[in-house]
Amino acid sequence: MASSEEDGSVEEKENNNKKRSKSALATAWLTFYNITMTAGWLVLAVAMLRFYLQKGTHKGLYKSIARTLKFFQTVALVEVIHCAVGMVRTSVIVTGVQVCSRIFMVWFVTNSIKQIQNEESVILFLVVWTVTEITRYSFYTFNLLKHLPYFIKWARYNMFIVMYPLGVAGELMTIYAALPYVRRSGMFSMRLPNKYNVSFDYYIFLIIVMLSYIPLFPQLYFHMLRQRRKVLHGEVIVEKDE
Ligand SMILES: CCCCCCCCCCCCC/C=C/C(=O)SCCNC(=O)CCNC(=O)[C@H](O)C(C)(C)COP(=O)(O)OP(=O)(O)OC[C@H]1O[C@@H](n2cnc3c(N)ncnc32)[C@H](O)[C@@H]1OP(=O)(O)O
Repeated sequence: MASSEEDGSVEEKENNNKKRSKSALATAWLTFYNITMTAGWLVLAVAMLRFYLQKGTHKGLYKSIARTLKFFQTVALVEVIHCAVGMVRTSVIVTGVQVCSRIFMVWFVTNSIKQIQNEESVILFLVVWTVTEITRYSFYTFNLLKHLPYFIKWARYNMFIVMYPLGVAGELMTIYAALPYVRRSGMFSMRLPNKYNVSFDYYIFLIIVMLSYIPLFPQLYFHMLRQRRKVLHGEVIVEKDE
């Protein structure tokens, strides 16, 4: 009897040790990841500011930061994995929609359609994304290090109220500006007849993407409002399974 109790407690201890080292590893990885991403978006902020101060115009700004932007925004796909493996307590769907819509904006809209890269709307979403991400990643970093200054917590859960609609406005205006070029060039489209017997119209697809903001954006926004109530006002929120 005594020995089986001992066995049980040894097993329990081993399990606890495993869990602890797993969570220590996860914390170390997340700390490294968040510091890297904060630095990446800070580099982007400085590059944008320097470009504007030196040239006095936003024309050419996108091109000058495109590589860094593509790199750091694409790396953010890792965040979907973080959720999927349970490393962070966030919905895979919410994170997936957020990250994929950004990657789509960068690679399949702004980067692919050179004629729109100097639009003011591109600068609008770039500035909004940059401010948001510096705040978000530094929030996660300081939170993991258990030294979170209140103003970062406040900024994380208040700035999005204005930043989210502004970012979405910038993205939608950019896609809208791209429509004539996409229609004229027929880019990324497949017309029948072809050997795959498949047709795809990128122009129509972009319109569908724009329309999909109507049901999807409010869900992301309300998710953030719920997080805000939970973190800043300590409300207990019962989330539905997502
Ligand atoms: C094929 C094309 C498809 C296109 C489809 C188009 C439709 C698109 C519709 C909508 C498009 C939106 C476009 C977006 C535009 C912009 O971004 S505009 C700029 C403003 N943006 C924002 O303010 C972004 C706000 N969004 C977010 O912060 C996130 O992306 C989120 C996923 C929506 C919400 O974050 P979430 O993680 O759920 O909330 P938190 O409170 O921050 O975290 C919850 C817990 O998880 C922990 N955590 C999460 N990530 C990390 C991490 N990297 N490191 C450490 N910890 C992390 C966090 O600490 C919390 O933990 P607990 O404290 O234990 O709860």
